[in-house]
Amino acid sequence: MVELTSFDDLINPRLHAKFEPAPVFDDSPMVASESPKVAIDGDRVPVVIVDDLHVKYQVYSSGKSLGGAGAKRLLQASTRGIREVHAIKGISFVAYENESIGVIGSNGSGKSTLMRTITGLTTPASGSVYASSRPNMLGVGAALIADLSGDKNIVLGGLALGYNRQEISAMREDIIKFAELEEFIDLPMRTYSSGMSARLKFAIAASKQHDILIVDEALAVGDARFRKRSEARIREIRENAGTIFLVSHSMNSIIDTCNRALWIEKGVLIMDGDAKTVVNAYKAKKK
Ligand SMILES: Nc1ncnc2c1ncn2[C@@H]1O[C@H](COP(=O)(O)OP(=O)(O)OP(=O)(O)O)[C@@H](O)[C@H]1O
Repeated sequence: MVELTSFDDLINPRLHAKFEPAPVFDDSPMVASESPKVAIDGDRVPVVIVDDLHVKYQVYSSGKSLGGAGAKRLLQASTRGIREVHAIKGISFVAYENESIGVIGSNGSGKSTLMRTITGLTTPASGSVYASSRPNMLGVGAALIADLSGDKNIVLGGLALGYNRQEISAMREDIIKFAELEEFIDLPMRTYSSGMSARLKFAIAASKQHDILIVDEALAVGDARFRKRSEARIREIRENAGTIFLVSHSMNSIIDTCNRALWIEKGVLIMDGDAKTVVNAYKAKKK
């Protein structure tokens, strides 16, 4: 049996090598086993290369609901079985340093799947993703506990992002100030409104300078004023040499925050170009 030495071991695998999962990305320079089929602009620094990516989900389909003749239907395998959803169908693109890329498309078009595959959370059926450093999804929600105070959750979220306690103490004031939760920080997070907890989660996650950051709809939370500030923070992260992917249904957020956009429909990349041009084409199609 592995002995846990402290509470930190439970939530921060970095502190305990035995719990460290096998790395999906390493920090070594990009070395592709085969040369990517996508064209790379030699004058810019590529940070993410997505090369002919296909992602498929195996879904267990339960078939029609069982009625009076349920027992008989149970024996009929034809109504049940494994269905395959081909969520990403051969997407290729190269993201460069300092780009802010909006990802747009209808519900179920494959945006989140593409982002999850870039972070390494979903395995491709074929094709490849190369990244110069580990892409991070903005969000520490999973690490937080509603019964603990906002303050304790800052510690939890900070540890989940890989900071040590001294670093978290140094960031604490800034996080509280950014989230505007000075008066509420000692209260359990379950007493917060959805906007307040969204602000806290954003403030914790955005405290880290990410090289490659993925924001999936995070800006859709909070009130208009907080949205403006979170957009400004994202711009700041971008200016400090980060590359950002922003998945959003808000075309204003995409135009305000991004200089490039990818439009995906039914798992296929329909358009890749300047954010305004892509958003206008998308809007025209949706009319
Ligand atoms: N875990 C999963 N298991 C099975 N199918 C999935 C899973 N996640 C997504 N899908 C399917 O893959 C397709 C793409 O879904 P995805 O969530 O990537 O779309 P999206 O563009 O992010 O949608 P939305 O705008 O609604 O968030 C959909 O058909 C969806 O049903």
